[in-house]
Amino acid sequence: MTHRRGWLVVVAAYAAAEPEEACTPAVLPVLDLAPFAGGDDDAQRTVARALDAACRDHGFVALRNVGVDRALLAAAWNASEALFALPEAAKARLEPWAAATNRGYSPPGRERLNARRKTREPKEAFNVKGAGNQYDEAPAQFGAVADELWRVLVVEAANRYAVAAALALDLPRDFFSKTLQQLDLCTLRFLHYPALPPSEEGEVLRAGEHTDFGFATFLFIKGGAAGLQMKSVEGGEVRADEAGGWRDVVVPADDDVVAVVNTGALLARWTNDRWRATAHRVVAGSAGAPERYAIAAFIDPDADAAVAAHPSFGASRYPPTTGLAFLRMKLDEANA
Ligand SMILES: O=C(O)CCC(=O)C(=O)O
Ligand SMILES: [Fe+2]
Repeated sequence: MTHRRGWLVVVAAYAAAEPEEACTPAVLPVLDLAPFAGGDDDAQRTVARALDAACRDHGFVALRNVGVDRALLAAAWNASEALFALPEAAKARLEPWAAATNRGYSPPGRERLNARRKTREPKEAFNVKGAGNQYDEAPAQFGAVADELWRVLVVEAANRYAVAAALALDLPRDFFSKTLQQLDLCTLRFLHYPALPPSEEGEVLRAGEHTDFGFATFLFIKGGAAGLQMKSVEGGEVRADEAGGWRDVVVPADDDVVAVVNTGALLARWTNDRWRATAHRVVAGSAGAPERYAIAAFIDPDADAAVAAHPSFGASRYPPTTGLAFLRMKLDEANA
């Protein structure tokens, strides 16, 4: 909490979102992934039915028992704080983020998740992949914690969720998990949103309006910090309607190992929009905001995985694509 040097300088350059509006909070349905780590068929079917309802109604769920325990999550927040507290000169020695790898450090002011916004976002991030991570310049414990989170979330939880989703959608059990074998496009992302002072121009966008790109995202928010907002699921992918209809996402406060899981755009394509990718963003109110940490595991289908609507969902609304073609297009938009 001592790293607020320079925040006045930072905020002046970033966009005001729309004027503040009263919003009804979105309380996420809470589901339990435990039956997919060895439960019986009935328990799995019960969760799958609830998952289908939640994904059709919201596109966001709160998920218990994804495999991250309190000790691992605490270690992850410590590692993340230590990384983002490095002096700028040390951050400059981290592997720089590059589109070709989607790995490494991305400094404040580089991204805009909504390509139609003129201004960029004050967040910084460090992306980890399944191989090739360069931890030499990161704090001592960072690499071990990041690799363990990768194993738990990307290797294990994602595959369990893939089976739950297939069951929920009446698809063959391995329909999604067979596209999560290489895990070459998945990304574990440590996010830091620097503190913001009061703003005379209203709300400040900390992460622009977007839908996630891939299969699904597992998100942890340190201390359940405010800021994440979502639209209604009917909106689908963000088009020209950034204003209006935003709701604060409420994560159950009693249990900070709950993951927020949301549907990505490729899963929407596979299901021909039975499940949609819900637009979301991160904002800070005009009164300013403390710094905020989050960790996102973006679960993306393998580079060579073909993505086309399953025939059981009717005539496809989308042209077929592949994991790689779609992710490249989305990353190019966010970094252009
Ligand atoms: O920090 C958050 O709460 C959400 C971040 C997010 O939506 C993203 O990085 O895709
Ligand atoms: Fe997102």
